[in-house]
Amino acid sequence: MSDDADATDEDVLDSLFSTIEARQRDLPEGSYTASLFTHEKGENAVLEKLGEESTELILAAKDDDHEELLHESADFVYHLLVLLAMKDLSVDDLRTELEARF
Ligand SMILES: N=c1c2ncn([C@@H]3O[C@H](COP(=O)(O)OP(=O)(O)OP(=O)(O)O)[C@@H](O)[C@H]3O)c2ncn1[C@@H]1O[C@H](COP(=O)(O)O)[C@@H](O)[C@H]1O
Repeated sequence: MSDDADATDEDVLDSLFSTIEARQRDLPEGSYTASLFTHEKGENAVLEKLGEESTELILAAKDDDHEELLHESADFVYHLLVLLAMKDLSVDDLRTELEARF
């Protein structure tokens, strides 16, 4: 858990997204998240990670490996949130889109 956001009173997705926004703003050294925002490949860095993570997620599902499926799902969701931040979208925008489908 990061120091930037307290998940006690907040949904974990909100806390994670707040941390991602803080990394985007402050670009601290040694932060993997910050490195995605400053990568020489630009947005392709996170897009490539999403491609890799989705492949790993599919392989875990095909293997019926629940632990690995959860691990890869978390990797995918994290990188998806980084992409949303990069595109000036937020986890609330995602929530709104999902709610509109009910
Ligand atoms: N949730 C994540 C998160 N999920 C995945 N990753 C990173 O995403 C990368 C995934 O790439 P790879 O799959 O190639 O890495 P890997 O270690 O080979 O992964 P697997 O093979 O295990 O899937 C790894 O470097 C992970 O550390 C994450 N990095 C950061 N976060 C969150 O972001 C916060 C800020 O982190 P920093 O930016 O590092 O300060 C952290 O507190 C976490 O809450």
